[in-house]
Amino acid sequence: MPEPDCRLYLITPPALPDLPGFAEDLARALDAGDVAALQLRLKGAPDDVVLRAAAALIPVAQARGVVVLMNDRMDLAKKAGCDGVHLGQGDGDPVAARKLLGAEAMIGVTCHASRHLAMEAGEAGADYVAFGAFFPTGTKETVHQAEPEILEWWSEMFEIPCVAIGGITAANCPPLVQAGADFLAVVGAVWNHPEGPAAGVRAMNAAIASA
Ligand SMILES: Cc1ncc(COP(=O)(O)OP(=O)(O)O)c(N)n1
Ligand SMILES: Cc1ncsc1CCOP(=O)(O)O
Ligand SMILES: [Mg+2]
Repeated sequence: MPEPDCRLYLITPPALPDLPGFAEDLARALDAGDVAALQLRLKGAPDDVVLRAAAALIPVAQARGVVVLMNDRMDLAKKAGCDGVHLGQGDGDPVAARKLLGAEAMIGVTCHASRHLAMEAGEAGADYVAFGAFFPTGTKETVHQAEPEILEWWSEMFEIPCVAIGGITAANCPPLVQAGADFLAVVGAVWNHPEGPAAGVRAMNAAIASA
């Protein structure tokens, strides 16, 4: 099957109290449809917990052709053998991440709702720029609100892929797909789906395909 123009980018829940159970849920979710990337985002967890989670989850994702990015920490991305890192504005320099992780690594940068930050990230060698939050979210306290126009502008101006994030669901995602988002990054839409994560992936895939 050809890859769709817009793909799902899955982010882990912020804590994984049952790691073996989560690894099984993840396998089922990834087997349910198209997922391009998985971000390990275990906010506030000690390094050894993050590394244990990475060791359990990276093989599950990579065996299914899903690239794995570490959130925030380029050093842990390297230690854990991730395919890349996602850096927020306070999480370090994409140039330093490239130096540490190498030319093949995938480096993403949070750009909130800022064209300036996105151009800066592009110049620093980011492989994607992430805009958001597009919708209210219970997953993270957010201060920046993005509009679909920024996706339209970015994709008309630049080749570097853009990611949309923040409160995205199967119901509200069509305008983001139509505006040119290359990836939709979600937590709740998959992990909190009432019929389970596999149903969440199927619902997001279907909504993207029919947008
Ligand atoms: C794909 C993607 N986009 C944005 C973020 C947010 O990163 P950041 O602003 O550093 O916030 P935290 O995720 O660290 O709380 C992301 N993680 N992934
Ligand atoms: C990490 C992050 N960055 C901006 S919004 C957000 C949370 C995304 O989670 P959800 O898809 O549940 O809104
Ligand atoms: Mg961060």
